[in-house]
Amino acid sequence: AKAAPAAGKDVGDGMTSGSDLKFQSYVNGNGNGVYKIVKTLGKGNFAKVKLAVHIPTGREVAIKVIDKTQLNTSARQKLYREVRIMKLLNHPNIVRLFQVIESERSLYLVMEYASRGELFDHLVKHGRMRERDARVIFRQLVSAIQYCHSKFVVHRDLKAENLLLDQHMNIKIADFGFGNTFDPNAQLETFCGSPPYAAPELFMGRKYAGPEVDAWSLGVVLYTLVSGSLPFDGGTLKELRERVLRGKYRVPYYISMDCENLMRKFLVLNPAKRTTLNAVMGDKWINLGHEEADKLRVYREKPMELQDPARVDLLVGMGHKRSDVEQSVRGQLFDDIYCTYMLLNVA
Ligand SMILES: CC1(C)C(=O)N([C@H]2C=Cc3c(O)cccc32)c2nc(Nc3ccccc3)ncc21
Repeated sequence: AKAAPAAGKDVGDGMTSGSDLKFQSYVNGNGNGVYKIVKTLGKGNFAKVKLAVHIPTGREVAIKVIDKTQLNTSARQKLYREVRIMKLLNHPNIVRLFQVIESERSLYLVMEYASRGELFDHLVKHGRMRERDARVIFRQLVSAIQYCHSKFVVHRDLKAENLLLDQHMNIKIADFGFGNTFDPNAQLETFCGSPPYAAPELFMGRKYAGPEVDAWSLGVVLYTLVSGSLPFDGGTLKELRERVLRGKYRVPYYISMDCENLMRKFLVLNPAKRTTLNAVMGDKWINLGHEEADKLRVYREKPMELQDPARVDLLVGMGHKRSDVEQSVRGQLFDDIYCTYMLLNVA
């Protein structure tokens, strides 16, 4: 196999070259490191995401490298909030966090890798989906977002570009960067998200609780899945804003009545009248082909297996002390031991 790029060469790009000895010890040219960096998956303003191989298990991971030196205090707080949220969430359709590596300049989030990339690119490449294919994806989305809302977490930036696909075409929701924990009694007011997916109350600068803006965005996502286009669009932000506030959108002739009825439940101008994720689980279109027994239900989080003897033995076999393994795994320390333990379970 191609030798890992010399430390500081590939990962460098001015982000970590030489300055983060701790991470460098994880990515080491002579192969005794833990990660082999393969390529860059995406670049944000203060972050880069790299595809890497976790050498001890051979599993692919995506490492989000955040340059902390560029962040002001509030951005840094938002970042730590994102990490706290990611640690809290354990759902098959939400990208998993495996390890957090912090150094003075950077923060590295070792996360699940969704190999088929953005749903958006899939729609651009393959066009709109048949309703029965869209249903598989949409059921996963509803399950994942209902799960977040049940934990008082709202995403607030749901859009096709943030929805990733794994090798089995399962949805993996990424980017809880805007994620926020909401207090049902308090009100949030930051305008965030992408305009074509943004709920009318956001355009009106209204305060909002949280879940209802995700519900609106899901309606927009459903529309894009089955039509390949956006329900509200406009040459300018002003035009888009007017269309959203009018709440009128064209439904293509080929959309079934059941699907249109479901869209209508989400794309309601008045947030108080908009459906909730719980209520929509009983929707007819969502459950077509899924008779009573298989009706969409709230996700029952399986308690994490934190004492799997087979994996503990494997970790001991790799040279870790059994007491260290038990401490890292039961304590969910998101360190290298916890990461290896979790990756041993990834197919
Ligand atoms: C860590 C995490 C969650 C993440 O932050 N990204 C980035 C990177 C690119 C990108 C994007 O294009 C859209 C959303 C998130 C992201 C990830 N990208 C992937 N796979 C991928 C595969 C081919 C193309 C694009 C993304 N898996 C996991 C992640």
